[in-house]
Amino acid sequence: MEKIDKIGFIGGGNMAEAIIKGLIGGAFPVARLLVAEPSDERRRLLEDRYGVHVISDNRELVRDCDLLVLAVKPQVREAALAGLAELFTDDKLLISILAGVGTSELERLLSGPRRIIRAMPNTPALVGAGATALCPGRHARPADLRTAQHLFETTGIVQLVEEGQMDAVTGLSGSGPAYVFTIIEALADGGVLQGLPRHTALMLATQTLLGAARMVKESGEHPAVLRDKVCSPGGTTIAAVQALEEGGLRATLMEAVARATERSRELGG
Ligand SMILES: NC(=O)C1=CN([C@@H]2O[C@H](COP(=O)(O)OP(=O)(O)OC[C@H]3O[C@@H](n4cnc5c(N)ncnc54)[C@H](OP(=O)(O)O)[C@@H]3O)[C@@H](O)[C@H]2O)C=CC1
Ligand SMILES: O=C(O)[C@@H]1CCC=N1
Repeated sequence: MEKIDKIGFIGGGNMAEAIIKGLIGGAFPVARLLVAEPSDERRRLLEDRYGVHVISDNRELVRDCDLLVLAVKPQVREAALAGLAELFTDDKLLISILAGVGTSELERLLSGPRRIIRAMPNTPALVGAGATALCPGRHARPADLRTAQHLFETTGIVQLVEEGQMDAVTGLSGSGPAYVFTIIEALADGGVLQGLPRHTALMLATQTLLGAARMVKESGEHPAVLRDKVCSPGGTTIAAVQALEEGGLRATLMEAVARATERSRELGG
């Protein structure tokens, strides 16, 4: 990161915003960030909220920055990279966060070998609690992976994976926040059904998720061991666990990861 002068985002949507917020929170100077985004409304929002400099021309962005983060939808990758190939000279590093899209496809769109790192972050980056997996493209330099690692560590944890594992990462942690939001909402609904006020139920559900996740992380114990410690023989929890098994919660979550992984593969087409 020391050697990176300016970071440019091609696309200033939800995920770009989460990374920008993480970078600013990690003391990366906002003056060294630039965003190219077609929507006037998004440009205004990013400028007002973070003081980041915004433009609408992707070519100007690539000319100005030495690290480019590709943050458009996978479906518009071709349009977003059109006319940029000759600007991606050897001194530019591209980090792509596109679901499903491989580094060889990006090289094809950029007409040849390029320094590319593929990343799969997630939206909790917005609060510094993101999970990002990284893998290098064939022509990335070792220092490029370190640069990407430093960048995403400002937003949370980083794991290095093989490129063949990126679709599974997308199915697990890339899309995963949506599964967890659904679980929090459902738990709170359960509390409301049993007579708790909505706000109380939501606070208790959220903190229960947060606390349980921290226990797994900080104790290093297998989640099944921790679950067993909550289950008193003949008690309340094991009665609930029986309901979870009857409802197929475990199989449903595994299938959710499988479907998202498959969809990621399709998007890479
Ligand atoms: N959201 C998430 O949780 C995660 C997303 N990702 C990946 O991040 C990428 C972005 O997702 P997300 O932020 O959710 O999507 P958004 O739609 O929020 O952001 C994409 C932005 O790119 C803009 N855009 C469209 N065309 C161009 C173009 N030609 N040049 C520059 N900008 C353009 C869009 O503008 P407009 O709306 O006007 O079209 C939009 O503001 C995707 O590839 C996704 O797979 C990865 C991990 C997690
Ligand atoms: O839903 C999507 O396609 C993106 C990729 C991972 C999270 N959101």
